[in-house]
Amino acid sequence: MSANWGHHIELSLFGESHGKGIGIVIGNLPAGLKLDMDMIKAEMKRRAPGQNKMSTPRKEADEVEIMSGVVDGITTGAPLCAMIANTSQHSKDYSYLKEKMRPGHSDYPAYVKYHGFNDVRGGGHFSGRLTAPIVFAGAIAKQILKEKGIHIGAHILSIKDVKDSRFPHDISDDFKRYQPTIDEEAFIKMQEVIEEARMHQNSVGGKIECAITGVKAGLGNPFFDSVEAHLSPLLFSIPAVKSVSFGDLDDITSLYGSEANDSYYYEEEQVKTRTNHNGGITGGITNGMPVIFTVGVKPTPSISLTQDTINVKTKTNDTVNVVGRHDPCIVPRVLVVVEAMAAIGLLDMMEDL
Ligand SMILES: Cc1cc2nc3c(=O)[nH]c(=O)nc-3n(C[C@H](O)[C@H](O)[C@H](O)COP(=O)(O)O)c2cc1C
Ligand SMILES: C=C(O[C@@H]1CC(C(=O)O)=C[C@@H](OP(=O)(O)O)[C@H]1O)C(=O)O
Repeated sequence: MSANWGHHIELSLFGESHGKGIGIVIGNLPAGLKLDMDMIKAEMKRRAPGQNKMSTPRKEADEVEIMSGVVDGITTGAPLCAMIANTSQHSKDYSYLKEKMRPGHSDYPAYVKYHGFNDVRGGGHFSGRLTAPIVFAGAIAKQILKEKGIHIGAHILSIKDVKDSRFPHDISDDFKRYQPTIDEEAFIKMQEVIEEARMHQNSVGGKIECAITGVKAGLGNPFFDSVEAHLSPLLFSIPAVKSVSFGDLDDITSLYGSEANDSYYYEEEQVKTRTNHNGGITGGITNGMPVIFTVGVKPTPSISLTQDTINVKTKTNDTVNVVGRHDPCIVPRVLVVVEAMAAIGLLDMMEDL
């Protein structure tokens, strides 16, 4: 199992949902950065489990303990290791999952690949819990980007069939008023849909729209290291993410060229486009408009409705009712994770860190 990533910024992710803790080692951070611990705490809280009915009831404080790389709150340039303790494991919920494979979760492929030795408790290293250290790393990346005038924000674009409006094509960085949705009414309906699924022992998924503002034209490369190519692997690394698309979701494919092309114009000295169907990236390189992309999150796999599955011990067909504490919808908690991945990916593309 490898959990390393990065070019200019290096990440190494470790831990399991029911082990002692989880964490991350971040390499190549600039020295001399004063960490904004209040901001980091606030970001961790946006993802932390157990805060409302839309979330898994598992409660974790998700307090970050910095083990290395920081002295007097300032980065030293050495690898920064951050740990988060697990304090609320209910491992017995997972005892039967050694044999019965949860549909939609990692259990079966992991069983095959790791010969049954993988930690199934809470999904082990596959758990969405591993996104907590990602949020920590993302908060630091966001802080560095903010100093460069770059801001990142996401909102819930849809939950099941309930839709929010899209970001304006030329969104500025006032993200607070767009969270968790642009239309307040949409969020009320979304919560009802999530609650109804929960009450029926079921789950729902949805889409997230994320924007990066303040990125100057000229970041990225053609072909293999385009901005899309660079951000996508990180976004797809988030458990339960099944799609990533830049600009107009899939709709650009149904437009005429005359509609899909974003016409340029000068606003005083600044080059802008009248629309942003291409999501601020053309030729793999940023064009100065906000980078806008959408991420699709599937419904949470662990549901307590009876489902068909297999028992790998008896090698028979079987059924499973997943017990334990699960998110009826992952989307609201994953907004900040999407932002974090975007921040890390973008920062990693900057050679002048
Ligand atoms: C923040 C977060 C919370 C999650 N919560 C749950 C959960 O409570 N129950 C569950 O079965 N899956 C949950 N997942 C999704 C699984 O971890 C994921 O579906 C699984 O690892 C399989 O990966 P895949 O869906 O990417 O194929 C969560 C994911 C994230 C990012
Ligand atoms: C703990 C978190 O989410 C967990 C993600 C998760 C999964 O399968 O991904 C399954 C559940 O784990 P457990 O059964 O151990 O409670 C969630 O609670 C978290 O996000 O911090």
